[in-house]
Amino acid sequence: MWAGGSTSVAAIRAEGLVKRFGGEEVLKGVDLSVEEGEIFGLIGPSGAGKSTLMRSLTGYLSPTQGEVEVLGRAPVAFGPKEKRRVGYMPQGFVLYGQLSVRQNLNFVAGLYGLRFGERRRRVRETLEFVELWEHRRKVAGDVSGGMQRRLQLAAAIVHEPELLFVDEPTANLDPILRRRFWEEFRSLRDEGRTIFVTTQYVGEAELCDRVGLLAGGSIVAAGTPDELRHQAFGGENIELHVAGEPSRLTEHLGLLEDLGSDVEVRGGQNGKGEAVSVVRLLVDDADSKLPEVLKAFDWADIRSANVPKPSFDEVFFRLVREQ
Ligand SMILES: Nc1ncnc2c1ncn2[C@@H]1O[C@H](COP(=O)(O)OP(=O)(O)OP(=O)(O)O)[C@@H](O)[C@H]1O
Repeated sequence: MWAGGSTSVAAIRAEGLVKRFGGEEVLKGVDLSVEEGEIFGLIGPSGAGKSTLMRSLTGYLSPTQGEVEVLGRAPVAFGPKEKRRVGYMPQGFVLYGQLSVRQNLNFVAGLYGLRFGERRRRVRETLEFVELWEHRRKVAGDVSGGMQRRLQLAAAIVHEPELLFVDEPTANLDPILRRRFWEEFRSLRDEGRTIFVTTQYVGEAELCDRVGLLAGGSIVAAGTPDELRHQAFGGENIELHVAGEPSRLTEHLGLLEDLGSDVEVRGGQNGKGEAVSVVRLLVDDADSKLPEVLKAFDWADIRSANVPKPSFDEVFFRLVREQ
């Protein structure tokens, strides 16, 4: 157990994880905790060391320094029993191109020690889950790139692991297929499984329960997507569209400044060409502050009030820039 750790169950913990390749220190002291039953997304600039971190967590690489615990044990010391509890989908296609889709999966299921009856059942269930059952007789090397990725996912989950590592599963896939992958991850998570996923599509961070940002060799921010957004912008925005020119608001600005920091008012027009003032203010918690803001404007003709969410691309950009 880890000194000072929380009482909730952690599927993954890393403390002070350092990984060096020759003279290059890629991971410079990663601290990380992933709880059971969550989708944890690891994002970071290209070359930040995401794959290196994932390989260290799956036991393919041993840490130069620091500690890693996966399902309560160091992954480099995993025996067959622990290996069966974990699934790993690497970046490239590492199956047998000359075997059929089903033969590949059957082979992998055998490696995990699934016996004949169970193997048959799981191969079918898994191919149905990733929607490849009707393509089961096709030669794996000949199917589309998207199908190969789904077969690779099938190979990582055929033995029903409780913890799944997936390295850039949606790289170079079309948006429809990317969405399907995320639906599959969520349905695996809803069954109680833990998923650790890296992605180059920063927007996909939104689909994770928690996100870690790896930059400069360590985790520089971790939390729910909303927590990271809050960290990047120092709060949340409320935006009001009020009828009339901004000059009409001047005498009320003091009141607004009491409600939130960073108040911005600009003029604009609505779709009918009428003058509107766009008021934007930064608050700590937009949902709880909105009623007060609306009350402060009860004299005005409010055309709309909303809580705009900046895209995760902006969040990512700001957090990385701060480093
Ligand atoms: N086995 C290795 N030997 C030497 N250097 C390595 C090895 N594996 C990774 N590196 C180096 O570690 C750094 C991080 O690579 P890594 O693949 O972990 O980054 P990444 O964040 O996954 O990048 P990308 O998003 O582009 O896939 C790179 O400079 C890479 O050259």
